[in-house]
Amino acid sequence: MNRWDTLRHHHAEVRDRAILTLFDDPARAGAFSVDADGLLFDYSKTNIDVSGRALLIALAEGADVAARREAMFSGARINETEGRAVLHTALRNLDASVIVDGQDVMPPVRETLGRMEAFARDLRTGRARGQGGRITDVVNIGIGGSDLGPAMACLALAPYCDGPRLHFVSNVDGAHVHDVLAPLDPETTMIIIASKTFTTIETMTNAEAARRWMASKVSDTGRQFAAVSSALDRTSAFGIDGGRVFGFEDWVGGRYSMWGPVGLALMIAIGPERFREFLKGGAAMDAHFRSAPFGQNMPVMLALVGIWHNQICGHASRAVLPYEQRLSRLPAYLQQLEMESNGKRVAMDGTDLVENSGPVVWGEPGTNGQHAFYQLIHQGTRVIPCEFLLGAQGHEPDLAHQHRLLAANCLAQAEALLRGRSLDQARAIMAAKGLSGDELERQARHRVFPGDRPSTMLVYPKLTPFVLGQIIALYEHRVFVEGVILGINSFDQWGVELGKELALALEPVLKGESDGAGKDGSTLRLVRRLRGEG
Ligand SMILES: O=P(O)(O)OC[C@H]1O[C@](O)(CO)[C@@H](O)[C@@H]1O
Repeated sequence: MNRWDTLRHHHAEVRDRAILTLFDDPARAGAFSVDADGLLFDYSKTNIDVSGRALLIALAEGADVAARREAMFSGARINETEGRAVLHTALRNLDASVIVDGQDVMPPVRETLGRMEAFARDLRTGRARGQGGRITDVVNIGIGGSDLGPAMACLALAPYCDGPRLHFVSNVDGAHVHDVLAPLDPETTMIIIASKTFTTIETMTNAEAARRWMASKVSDTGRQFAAVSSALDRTSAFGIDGGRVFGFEDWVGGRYSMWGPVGLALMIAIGPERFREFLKGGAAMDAHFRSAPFGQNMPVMLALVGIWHNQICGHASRAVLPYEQRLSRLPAYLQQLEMESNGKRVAMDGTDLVENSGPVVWGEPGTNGQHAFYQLIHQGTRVIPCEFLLGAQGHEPDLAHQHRLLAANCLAQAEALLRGRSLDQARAIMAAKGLSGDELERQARHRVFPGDRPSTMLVYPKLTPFVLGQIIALYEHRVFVEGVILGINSFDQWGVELGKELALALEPVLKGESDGAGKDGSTLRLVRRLRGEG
């Protein structure tokens, strides 16, 4: 039996055992959780037991996670389909040297960070001015990895945002750029165009729209544009002065890029010192990931719990449920991080994937989700493993009672998933309400919660820049470990290409410049309807 089969065999043996019974062992909670620099990852409310964990760890060992991890950190070209190193970790590990092809890549990284800091300081202090005075608003135009990270983090760290107001434009839908720019004054706005390739159609189209908007009121538009990219020839062709261009290398993947120049918007919002705290949080997680034994290694255990639920138990989706309003964009951020990284059907060597690819990741902050989709999580026919995130403290001391209520709800949901409510308990509730006979039975059945539904909980002290850095690096490494175990290259994204190509070909059809020969009947009929022709 190979390791996967052994795990499946083990699962078959334990699948009917209720998770709650595992807590007969009073040491369960402590033994099935991991601590790392103030973070606590509790996976005790899952059906993983000592043998299951040992088998999962053996799976990671057998996949050579440790060697791949070191290959990544040391700059080997582990992104084999694109022939690139994967070194986003270098952006936050500023004290070390990282040698790629015989060259230390760190001096230019530090130099760019220094320039970003100077630029951010100038904007924050008012030294760098727009043509109508101090810059009051900064608009980041980017999409995917050039948007989701900084947008998520600016919201997450709102209590630390004391610079110019930040805005984000991503969608090619003109409504987005229109609605963001409409209330702003071009004379006091700085536009950052963030695009690794500087070719992404959404970003370049929005950048042109922003330039026209700027030109309506400002004579020297170029002065109020900055760019973040690894295609410096294209940024200068767009007319952005090299002094306001912040470059990065192709070894930083788009969805892993918020630690470097793509984080410029965040740095402007929270200030260079707090941005460094964010980097330090990421670096602390890197150090933990590289040194902790697998059983006590948070990213490794997070990944193994994910593998257990998805590939072994067959639960195809996972809910990410932050009990922290300011993490409301975390699920969207993780959707790109996880699904663009591990949503693949072939292994690194081009053969068909033997196991299922990564799960569907979705979610919303609690408690809002409780009043929307938790119904299905509790009583739907499919099991959805839930990943709760909760801070010990909020940022509003005057509203500490609300934070307590928030925490109570989070713990209650995890408990409800674990315990459920039996038919007998439901019957007793109905009897207490005065029901009897068939009506009692019917009503009781609706009030049964099967329980025995797995969840994990990540507890952090408070959502500071450092802690956010830890959390994001934790998720990045989790994706990496899952990818290695599945044999996937987590750092390419060929699956986004076909739609892009077809969209380019369809635009002239919508415009009436091409007849759409070769298109299917449905597409052509929809085109006619959109053109008002039937
Ligand atoms: O930063 P860029 O090059 O504009 O790319 C934006 C996003 O587009 C993608 O390539 C997907 O289309 C993502 O991987 C990337 O984060």
